[in-house]
Amino acid sequence: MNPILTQHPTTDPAIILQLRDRQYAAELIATALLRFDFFSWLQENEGTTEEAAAKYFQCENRPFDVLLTLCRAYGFITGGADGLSLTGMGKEHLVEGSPWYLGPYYTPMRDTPIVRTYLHVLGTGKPGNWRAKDTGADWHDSMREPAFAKEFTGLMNCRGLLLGQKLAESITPFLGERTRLLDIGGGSGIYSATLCAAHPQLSATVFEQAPVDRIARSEVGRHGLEDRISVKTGDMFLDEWPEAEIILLSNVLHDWDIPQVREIIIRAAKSLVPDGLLIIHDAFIDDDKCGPVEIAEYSALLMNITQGKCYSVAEYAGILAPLGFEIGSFNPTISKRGFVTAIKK
Ligand SMILES: C[S@@+](CC[C@H](N)C(=O)[O-])C[C@H]1O[C@@H](n2cnc3c(N)ncnc32)[C@H](O)[C@@H]1O
Repeated sequence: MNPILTQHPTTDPAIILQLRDRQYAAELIATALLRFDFFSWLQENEGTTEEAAAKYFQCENRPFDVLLTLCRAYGFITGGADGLSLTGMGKEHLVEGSPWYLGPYYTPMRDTPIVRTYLHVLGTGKPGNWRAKDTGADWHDSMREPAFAKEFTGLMNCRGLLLGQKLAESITPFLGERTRLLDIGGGSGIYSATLCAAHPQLSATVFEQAPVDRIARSEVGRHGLEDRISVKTGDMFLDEWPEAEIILLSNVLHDWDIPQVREIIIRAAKSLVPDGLLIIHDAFIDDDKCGPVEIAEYSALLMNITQGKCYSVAEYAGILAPLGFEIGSFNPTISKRGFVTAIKK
């Protein structure tokens, strides 16, 4: 077995991950500031509901929720479903007409390809094209093209080695006697690999669509884990999931809107044995949707390129509890990420 799977780095790479995660956040603020003049409007409409604001700007709920979460995390606005307000900073610096208005400082960002994509995503709820190129498919379709799938799976794989090792360590008290892991949308299989490397009792099935399935098989072979990790090719929305004692949803739910998130969790409930363990490993927004700022920024990136966003534990609990899951609390790993466990009763 590849020894790197259990060798932890000696330094913390959080800032390196965060720099990439926050790549689009400034342009989401520029969109609100310069294309919607959102903050001046909020000054005039103090106490407006989120729903009324989304309606006024003709925005879909999911991307607008990401925008509001980012504005709260940066301290520009306060309040939730009951009514939104500007903070002192928002009033002084983001409202046109204020002597300290900083809108002109953002003018160079007014018409970037990312800002144009944000206008599209906010208005339609559909992801933009990858890297905001005029031509080309969105992220979901691109993941079915071999060259793109290889590049993006490589991106997730290098992050997965770090996060996967930490997950493997932190999940120990939750595993119990369970041995059979199903890793849905497992990418290169790096999380199955780090989990199996750290826990000799585990065997895993990585469930992936083509062509990522082929990358997963090759990576599992490279790690020398073919005898403990198999790769099943399938569409997680259409094909049957194998029975499992543990299901891992690592960075999968954040790619989808609520109806698909619900569908994936319903399928997890069906394929887990009684007392089965569901692990949602992801980047979580706080339940009050005021932070953490790093995750609000990452959510802005995800909202631009996928059909999803970062969800809160409360949002997941709203789906898990009616399905009979007993939900645990948030467990941090590294770089503000972490996992939540849920036991099928
Ligand atoms: C954001 S990646 C997460 C990969 C890995 N679990 C991780 O944490 O790095 C989402 C994965 O879901 C897979 N996926 C997307 N739609 C799928 C589908 N309908 N059926 C199976 N896998 C799918 C993608 O190919 C991709 O590898």
